[in-house]
Amino acid sequence: MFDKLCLIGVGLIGGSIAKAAKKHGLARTIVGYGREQDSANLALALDLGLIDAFFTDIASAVTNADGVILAAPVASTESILAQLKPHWSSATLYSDVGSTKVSVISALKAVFGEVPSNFIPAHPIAGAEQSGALAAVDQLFVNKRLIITPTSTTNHDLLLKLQWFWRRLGAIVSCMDAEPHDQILAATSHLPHVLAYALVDLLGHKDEQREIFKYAAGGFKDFTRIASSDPTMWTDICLANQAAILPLIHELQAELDKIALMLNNGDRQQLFTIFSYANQARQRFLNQLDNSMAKTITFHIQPGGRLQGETRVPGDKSMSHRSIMLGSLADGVTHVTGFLQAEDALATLQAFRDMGVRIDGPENGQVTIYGVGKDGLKQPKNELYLGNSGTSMRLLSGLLAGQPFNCVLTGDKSLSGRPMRRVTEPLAQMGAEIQTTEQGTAPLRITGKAGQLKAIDYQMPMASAQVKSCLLLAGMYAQGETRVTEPAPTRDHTERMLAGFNYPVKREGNTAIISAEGRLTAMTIDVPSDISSAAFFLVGASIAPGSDVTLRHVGINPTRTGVINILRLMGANIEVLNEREIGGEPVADLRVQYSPLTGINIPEDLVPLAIDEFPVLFVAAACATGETRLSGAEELRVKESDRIQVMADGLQLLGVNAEPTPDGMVIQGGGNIGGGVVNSHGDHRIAMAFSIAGLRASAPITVLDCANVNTSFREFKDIATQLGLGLTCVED
Ligand SMILES: O=C(O)C1=C[C@@H](OP(=O)(O)O)[C@@H](O)[C@H](O)C1
Ligand SMILES: C=C(OP(=O)(O)O)C(=O)O
Repeated sequence: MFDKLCLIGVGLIGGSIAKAAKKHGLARTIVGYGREQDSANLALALDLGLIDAFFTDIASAVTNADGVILAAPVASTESILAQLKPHWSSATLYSDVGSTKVSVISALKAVFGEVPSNFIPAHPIAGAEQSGALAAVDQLFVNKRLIITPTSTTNHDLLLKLQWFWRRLGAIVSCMDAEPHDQILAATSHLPHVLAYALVDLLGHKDEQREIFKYAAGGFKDFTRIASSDPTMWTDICLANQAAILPLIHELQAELDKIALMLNNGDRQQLFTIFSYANQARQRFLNQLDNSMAKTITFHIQPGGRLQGETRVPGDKSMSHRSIMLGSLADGVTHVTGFLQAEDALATLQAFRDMGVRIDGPENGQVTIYGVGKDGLKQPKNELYLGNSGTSMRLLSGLLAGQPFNCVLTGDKSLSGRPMRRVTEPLAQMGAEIQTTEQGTAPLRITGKAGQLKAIDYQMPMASAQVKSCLLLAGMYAQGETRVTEPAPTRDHTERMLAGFNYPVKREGNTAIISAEGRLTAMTIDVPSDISSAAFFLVGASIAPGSDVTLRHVGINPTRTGVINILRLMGANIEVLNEREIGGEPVADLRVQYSPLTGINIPEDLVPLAIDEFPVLFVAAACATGETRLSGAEELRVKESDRIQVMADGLQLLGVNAEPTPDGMVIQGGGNIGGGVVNSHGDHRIAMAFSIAGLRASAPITVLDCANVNTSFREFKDIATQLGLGLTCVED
């Protein structure tokens, strides 16, 4: 706690610090300082109760203050420091809130010859367009970032005190050097302000300004909001940080020239590539940072109804991942159609772009991959962020273990909690070096061991296609013959696609065998619809009387059709029509009509073949007559959520008798599903499963935390409503 906190400047930021510090009792007395001409604002701050007293002479203001915060425009920093110097106290904590930090450090050196150990530069990233004491709010810093830029001489105790102070105001505090701070802020704040001012200046001076502004809609308003900020303040900030802003302006000019040329040449593909890259990158950053810009999505389901019609669900996720991975390693250009445009597959796509592979698209499911050859990947400049996608992380860990570069794999909160030792341990036996957290989770820090991996003969302890695929991909870089034996068959897309790319893989019973002898030849891949996405409608139509749905072009690889077999055992009416083979994978149209279901003991050998479909199969079980028992499915506990617990909790909340067991669930059916608010825990398949439950519910169901449906099935809401589900989606 401060005894006397002095704010040099009581505008929006200074006033908000005062207000929040008072609210949280962080200072016994708070005083303000300003120039004579600021008296009216200071008097207002006093009236508003932000400060206890104000002064227009600095000596009185800082006498006995143990905390002094400069909250005046950055351009005045040096002159304020010069005024403070005669009254400097070594026991006082001095700090500031300027948007640029190198200039503050220069001002300190100019006045004191060095940076005093008790002046700690800081910057709350919490501006607003308004200014003055009247605009002050005590919540201004809550969940906002506050960057401290200590120097080598900074007093450690005072640094801790400043961090404590800002955390108490609600800020998320981090530390970095002044130079990177200024570069980051130039890019994320200063350049956008320059652009907003420039655009309004340009359009404002046009003769037809009235017309332009009259018709200016959301985009213009969003883009130029920050041009309403205080021009004096922003002139000062831009001048103070011109060294970091200028190179960015030049880069942006080059980018605009590039776009102008594309427009001039009518180059649709290139323009689309830029726009779609930016679109995906923005979404990725929002997810990655989990910040206030990230949206939350809630599904509201009206009870009852039926599903009718014909549709094609998006492309298979497992195959989409693998098409990017193998296409990138191939010699030549691979064309993919039916690619899944959802966050998981896009995370893999981005990772390979980050490793130097040119990939055009996706546009309408079409992707073109300019393969770099088996040894052509380049070291990524940054960590590879894989979002929510377990498949991306596990397969990439194998593929990257034997590369001639190091890299780090990271993911979102859910992925960072999933077990990775299942891949890092067998990879270590092959000679790989991958560091995990103590809990065996991501980030995975991979030290590339090019030419040093050795083949192993591995018996997998669990039936996992991800582990199998990871080791096969590592085996492509290992000396000798890598043999991977699975305890039960799992999806074999990696093996099939490798063969499609002409890379030799053998199969002996339950063992897949690969070696480094081989290269991949580019191919054309038609990705069929994902049976895991189709599953929601297979169940939905089976449980809702009057339903009749045809799902076109669905992949029915026998290692994936467990859901059809389980539903048929329960009495579902599913016809497999127009069976055909496309690019080495069997495909069919599936027609499903309502049929009363009966509970069963789910055969354990079907579990790996329907592993992702259990959330919605539990809903089918709740609607069946009698009891359904699942065992041997402990893997469900380590998916995007603990799918056994989360489904049991949600079903119980809806009035279903669902008892979780360590490796499965026992559900007493009967179809009495009530309404209520269930939480998907950020798991896409849970969100969609509970939406389908609405078809047989007696009251509305609200499903929270559904944004991750976008990881596998962005079109779910549209397709489900088009088929007849009463789903509305609310975004905040
Ligand atoms: O190899 C794949 O593409 C996948 C394998 C399965 O995971 P496990 O191997 O962990 O069972 C599955 O759950 C996942 O959605 C996709
Ligand atoms: C388990 C899943 O995916 P992943 O492991 O790739 O995150 C899934 O999609 O249900």
